[in-house]
Amino acid sequence: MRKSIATVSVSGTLTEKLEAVAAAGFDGVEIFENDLLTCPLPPEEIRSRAADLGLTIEMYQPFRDFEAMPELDLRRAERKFQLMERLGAGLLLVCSNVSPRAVDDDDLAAEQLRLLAERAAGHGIRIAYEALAWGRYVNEYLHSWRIVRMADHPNLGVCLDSFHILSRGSDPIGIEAIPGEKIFFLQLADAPLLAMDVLQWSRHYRCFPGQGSFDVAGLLTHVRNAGYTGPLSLEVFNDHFRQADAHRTAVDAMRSLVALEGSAHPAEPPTGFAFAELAAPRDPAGLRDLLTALGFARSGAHGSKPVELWEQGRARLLLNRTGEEAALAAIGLESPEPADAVKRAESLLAPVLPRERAPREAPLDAIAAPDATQIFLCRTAQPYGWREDFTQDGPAAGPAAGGITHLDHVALAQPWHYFDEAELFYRSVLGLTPQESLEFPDPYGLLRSKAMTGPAGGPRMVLNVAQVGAGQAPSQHVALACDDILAIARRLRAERPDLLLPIPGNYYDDLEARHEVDPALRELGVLYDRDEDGEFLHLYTITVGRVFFEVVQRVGGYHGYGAVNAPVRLAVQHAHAH
Ligand SMILES: O=C(O)c1ccc(O)c(O)c1
Ligand SMILES: [Mg+2]
Repeated sequence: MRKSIATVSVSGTLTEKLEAVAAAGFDGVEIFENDLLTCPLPPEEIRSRAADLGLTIEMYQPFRDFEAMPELDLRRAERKFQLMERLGAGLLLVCSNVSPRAVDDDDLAAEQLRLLAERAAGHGIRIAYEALAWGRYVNEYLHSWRIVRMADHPNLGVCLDSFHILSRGSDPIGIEAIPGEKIFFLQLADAPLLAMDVLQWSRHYRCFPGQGSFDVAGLLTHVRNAGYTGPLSLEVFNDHFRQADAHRTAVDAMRSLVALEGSAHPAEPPTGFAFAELAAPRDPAGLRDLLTALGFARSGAHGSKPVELWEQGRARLLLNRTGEEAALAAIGLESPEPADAVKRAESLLAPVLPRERAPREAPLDAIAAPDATQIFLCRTAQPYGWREDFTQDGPAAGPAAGGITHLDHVALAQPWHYFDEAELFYRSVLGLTPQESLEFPDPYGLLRSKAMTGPAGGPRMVLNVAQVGAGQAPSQHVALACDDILAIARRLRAERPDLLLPIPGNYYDDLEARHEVDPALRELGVLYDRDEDGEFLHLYTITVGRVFFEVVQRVGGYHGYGAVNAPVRLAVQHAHAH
């Protein structure tokens, strides 16, 4: 299907918007009135700019407060039709009346819309009538369709907008009763579930399909079943996108449509972690010290690059001594067919990294995540291709000497304005499923967090973003799984208490009020959580550079990440850093 986007969805001037959406591969645009009003170019020039960029002007919008008025105003409409002729736009969106002067009279609405459509026909223009979720009398799509049917004019149809339909909880199945040729336009937007006034929700929190909680794909199925053949057009009012880079937002938008349409190259999702790679200083004494204390041993060095392999059980960490501050720089994921995974990423507009720039010799497939984290795709099979680039200069990977068995999850800090983009990226490109969005108080702000999980046994990731406040604790970390955290905590307490994050006694007073727990947790500074399926015990190390480690033990089927304990961790990290 043709892909379109409303100019309101990206930042910039009208010409910047057109360039950005054309570069991302869109076929058409809805021109928003405000973008046209503030543009110094005459409509004819805008028309030729769009044409030169290969963009069709799919619709001009919005035309407000027209129908069901005590008096008919065709003069204003006539002027807009003249403008649209100059612009070369053949479809005008009329959104349902919100004026206090409107009257509750469907016959009048239908009659006035029929007259408008008749006038539009004289200009070769069609009218798409949209029910705004907050329309004064018309706020349900089936109501707008009833009025369109009553008006019965070939130049009048409905515009369906997934936000207005799904925000009100209307059942989209009714769309199938509308003849496809009477659906003149389809606007798509998603949104997070928020309990707020629907107008504020729409004007500030819309997002691209796949970034929110609406079943936009389900709605699209009904629209297709109805026989609609027009464009899929994104219409997203979003405070972040209004200020983000237009090119970046346009790519994010296109990724959303490709994923929604189901036209991305198919690939099996990753099955687990191959490794986590840390950027490291030239002399990474602090990291080596920490890893050694955690029971890791250096098992190899790269043949030609300053990369060290550290292993314990099935947990593999690469220290890439780039000379940078310690930070999580790359993730290796096990993929059943890396070539397919890369084709999928490419079809979803993810940057594929040139193979020769990969810091290893084996030609590894790699893509860049929105926050620039490199994602390497490694074949799920022993021995690992990448592993062969390393000379064995230490003990072979054997039983977990220090009790760590594998990587449990990685937590990545996202720039605040890329959170939605990151979620869609991991969801569509890597097939991870977003869990509930959580917010934690931080002494100097708020941390927003969302876990993304693969199919059973697949990789788990946590995306974090500091919502407010500066100077937040670094939130990149690698979580290491074990089967006996108390033994590990006891060993670290005895040998290297300086590497553990100290937990306040008040935390344990509260924990012991909520649960009957082993008093050893308090002695050893181990945090605790439980859900209906099991228990979670975890501890944190101090931060080195911008990265820290978590040791976790899952008991039973616990599926969370100890979220209740995040505020304590954040507060202690702040205290430790100052
Ligand atoms: O917020 C609005 O007013 C508005 C305008 C036009 C639309 O298509 C829409 O969905 C909302
Ligand atoms: Mg709309």
